[in-house]
Amino acid sequence: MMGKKKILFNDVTLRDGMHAISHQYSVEQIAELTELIDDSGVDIIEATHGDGLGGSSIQYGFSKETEKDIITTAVKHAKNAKVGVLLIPGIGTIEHLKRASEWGASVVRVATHCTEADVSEQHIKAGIDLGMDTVGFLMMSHRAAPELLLEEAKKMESYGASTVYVVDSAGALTMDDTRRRVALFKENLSTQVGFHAHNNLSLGVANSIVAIEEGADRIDASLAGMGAGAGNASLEQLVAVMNKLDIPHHVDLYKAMDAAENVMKPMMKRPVQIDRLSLTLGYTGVYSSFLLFAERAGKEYGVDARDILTKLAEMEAVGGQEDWIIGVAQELAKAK
Ligand SMILES: CC[C@H](O)CC(=O)C(=O)O
Ligand SMILES: [Mn+2]
Repeated sequence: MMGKKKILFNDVTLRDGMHAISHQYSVEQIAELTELIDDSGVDIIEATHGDGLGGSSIQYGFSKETEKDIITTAVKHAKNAKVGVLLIPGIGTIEHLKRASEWGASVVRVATHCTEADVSEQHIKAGIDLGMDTVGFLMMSHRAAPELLLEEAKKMESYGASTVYVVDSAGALTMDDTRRRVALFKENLSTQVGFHAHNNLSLGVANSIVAIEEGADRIDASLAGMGAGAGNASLEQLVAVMNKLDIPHHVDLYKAMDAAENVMKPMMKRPVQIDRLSLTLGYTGVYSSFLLFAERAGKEYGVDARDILTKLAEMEAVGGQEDWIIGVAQELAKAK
């Protein structure tokens, strides 16, 4: 049943949205977007490279701006919202996290593959020691059955996470898949529960509503859905539906609509949309951030990028294995 608590919005325009712009937001764009997102009333604004702290690299793509500039710009322009960072252990380190905290970030989401929560222990404890709101983020949640996902979430809870997220990185969860995972978390965890959608199967808003129906406390969204693949749940669309359903939150619908329409959409290089490639991500269950890499490799090697993604799904590729994409494209080109 829907409760009357206020849902907390964690905006990912400036972090997941980085993937969609190949990590090329300028500080001016970060400043403008932060002000608009903050003014719309969201609770937390996440701002880093798409792959989190330490992500700017040859493997994942270099950011236009330094980590320091991204975070300090968001902190400077967020008057009410907290600023958060994503940390994938192994890509980012505790040293990165300490610096992010010194620069003013006060929320950290420690992200692991859904079956590898063990590797988050040190980083979750470090976030808590730094006085940050420290959240566990179980990526590619469709790849673990609900009971297994819960076991992993329990580990994050035992390390001290305030909140544990079901993360639909591939936009592959159906509404029932989402319901079962979030319901199990709510029944068995004493933490808050969050949900992060991708819209590859056109279920970003619907799955977020299902998560709220099952008691989720925090929901991710972004202006115009700006994010990897077909994007995340669009803030303005989700808020409109929540208003109709009488679900309380702090966001002003018109401000979110205007920011999405007037500022976010014109900044997009490749429209964030459901097309044959982003749909394939959701259909086969591949990491949304592989989209632009697969599209480029398809063009370079003259193969259908849908075949690249399908092969990567068969190989059960996870985040961090972006280098496999070229290898798969080369194999497919050879076999032609
Ligand atoms: C590569 C990190 C990833 O973008 C985190 C995330 O938002 C997800 O898994 O969906
Ligand atoms: Mn994401």
